[in-house]
Amino acid sequence: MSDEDDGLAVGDDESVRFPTADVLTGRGFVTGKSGAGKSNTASVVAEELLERGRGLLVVDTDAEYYGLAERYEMLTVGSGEHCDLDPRDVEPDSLAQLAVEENVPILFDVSELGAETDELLKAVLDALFAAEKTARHPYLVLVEEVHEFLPERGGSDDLSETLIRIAKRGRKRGLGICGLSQRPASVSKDFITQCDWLVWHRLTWDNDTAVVDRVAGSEAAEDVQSLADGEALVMADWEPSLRRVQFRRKHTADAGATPDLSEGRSTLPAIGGDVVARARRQDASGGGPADEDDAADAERSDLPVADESASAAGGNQSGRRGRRSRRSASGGGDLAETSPAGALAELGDLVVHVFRFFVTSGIWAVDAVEEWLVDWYGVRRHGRLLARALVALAFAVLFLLPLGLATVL
Ligand SMILES: Nc1ncnc2c1ncn2[C@@H]1O[C@H](COP(=O)(O)OP(=O)(O)OP(=O)(O)O)[C@@H](O)[C@H]1O
Repeated sequence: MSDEDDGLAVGDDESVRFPTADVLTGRGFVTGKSGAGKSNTASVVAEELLERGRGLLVVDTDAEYYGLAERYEMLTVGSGEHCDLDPRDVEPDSLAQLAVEENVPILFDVSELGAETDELLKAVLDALFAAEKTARHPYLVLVEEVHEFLPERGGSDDLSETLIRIAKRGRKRGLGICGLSQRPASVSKDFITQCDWLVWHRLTWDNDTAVVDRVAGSEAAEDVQSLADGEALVMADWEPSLRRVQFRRKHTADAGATPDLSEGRSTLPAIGGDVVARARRQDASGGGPADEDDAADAERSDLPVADESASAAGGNQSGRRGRRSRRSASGGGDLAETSPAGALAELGDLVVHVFRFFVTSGIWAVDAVEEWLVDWYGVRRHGRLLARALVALAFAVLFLLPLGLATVL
């Protein structure tokens, strides 16, 4: 165990130290765009605390903190077989007692809890907050993807109220909190404004840099856009001014690392009958050994073989050419050739693709319009609602106008 009076050695440079007590019982916010280094920074803070025998509960939304549990004694709670406990079998009060009385660090993996996440998490955090009323044991709650639980828009719910309560009243009880998010613009300002240590990793989206501007000033909002991986602007009660810091790499395993190019294959397979058949069979019957024979593939599937000679030519590329020639020979598309079941399935696929396209472009359009409203017209209140209404109107005009014209003509 290290001497905690030196503070938490979080930087590349030994001189960068965060005071242990302020982190353990204070309110922190770590933000930055995807890949900027937030989870690494949070892991470094966790490592430093654990190294000093300090307890914390990590709310892991993506199962990326298991490296901590490999290196340090941590109770893992989650639904996977690799976890010590399933949260559905746990008495929240007992877990809270273990945390505050026995100083047990907890990794709470919510990545596979689905719809039950909020309820289970709230029960544990409420129990922890209640237990700290008498225990007053220094302990930190670290929450990944905090915008999911504490959104800026979408109103408050029971879990967000619990988190705000910890942020507002936890310190007196020894209970600290640190939230992480890719999008500061999406996190409740009620939370951000409570924070006494903030770590701004690289941010580029205007809505997010606008938050930096408001909280840390225009120079910081400019600088934050060009930070390197793991580099951040630190704003904290213990720092006289904003400080540019390069965080150190964590010592524990990196489950959140971007896969590098040495992982996975790097040759492109020939797209022939074999590949097509495997994809089709997985779709239709959930798998099975692939067969190179195109004609046999077609027999097992809904697609009739129109040109045996094309398949008989064999080989991957010939299989591909054969299928293309069948399509053009019929003078129509696959729908004309397939059985009613096959045609229905393809139509279903098409509908799903079109639906996905409109949902994706709708979300993108709402984001863009909202940003435009904020940047150009300063609309902050109800900006998202207005953006949604405008996009809905645009889609309605896009669809109804041609439909109306077609009806009239
Ligand atoms: N302090 C650092 N020094 C050098 N490289 C770093 C540092 N922190 C992170 N990186 C690099 O950036 C990658 C992504 O880091 P990290 O997983 O912490 O990002 P993130 O902001 O949490 O991303 P996401 O939001 O997608 O989870 C790391 O795998 C590593 O390659």
